[in-house]
Amino acid sequence: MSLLEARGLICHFGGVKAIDGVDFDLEPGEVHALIGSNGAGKSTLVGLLSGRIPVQAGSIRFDGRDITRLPAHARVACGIAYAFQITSVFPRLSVFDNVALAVQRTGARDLRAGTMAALDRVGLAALADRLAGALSYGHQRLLEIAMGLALAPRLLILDEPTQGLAAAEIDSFKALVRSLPATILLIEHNMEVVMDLAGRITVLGNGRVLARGTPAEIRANPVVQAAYLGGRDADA
Ligand SMILES: Nc1ncnc2c1ncn2[C@@H]1O[C@H](COP(=O)(O)OP(=O)(O)OP(=O)(O)O)[C@@H](O)[C@H]1O
Repeated sequence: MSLLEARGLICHFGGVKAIDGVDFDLEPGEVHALIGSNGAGKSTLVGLLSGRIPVQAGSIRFDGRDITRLPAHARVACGIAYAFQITSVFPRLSVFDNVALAVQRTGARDLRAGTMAALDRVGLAALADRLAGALSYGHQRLLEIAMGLALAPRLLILDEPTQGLAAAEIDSFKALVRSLPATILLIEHNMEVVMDLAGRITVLGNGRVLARGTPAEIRANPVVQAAYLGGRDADA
């Protein structure tokens, strides 16, 4: 059974068909990349799946349960964690406290152990006492992932996680993603990262699914090449 099954999703903003009849499945344990040019609908689709944006039509099932109308916090409780862009890190709190806040939401009994386990996984345990705002940009992105992991999610949604990272940091990020014990939905512009990490790729264009398949299938797909891979992002 799929971990997530979305059917016929629609989200229009006035006349803009941001998501226009999208079916989307995630299999347990897969790394699934969502790609598409600017304005294709990636953020909107993730907003619908995570509950930040209300679904106008269609349905979403997670682990067999209908979550279409559940608010975002209830979806977190179901096991869907969305690692926000950098704004979600509290700069005046320590690295430890940022993660501990997330662990607390799970009702875990041992706050310290849960927090240090998440920090350990992303390689930030030694920086636990630092102020989050004093971390390098790359480390702040890892902290976000630790905050997502601290929720012990079954699905972790990573939104442009490599944006602004140096080449060496991207290599460590790829190793980290391969080691994560969750299904991963990756929104990513860096095609090298996508092709390297994803088991399957969904390509969006104008709010619709243009193609879906393995990296090799997507690379070879003429529709995708014309609409996307031949464009600006092919070199990213
Ligand atoms: N709140 C909103 N109000 C009006 N239009 C919106 C809103 N959010 C998104 N849109 C429009 O919906 C379309 C899809 O936007 P979306 O942000 O989902 O695309 P994207 O693929 O994530 O793009 P990017 O790669 O640039 O982040 C775009 O035309 C965008 O301008």
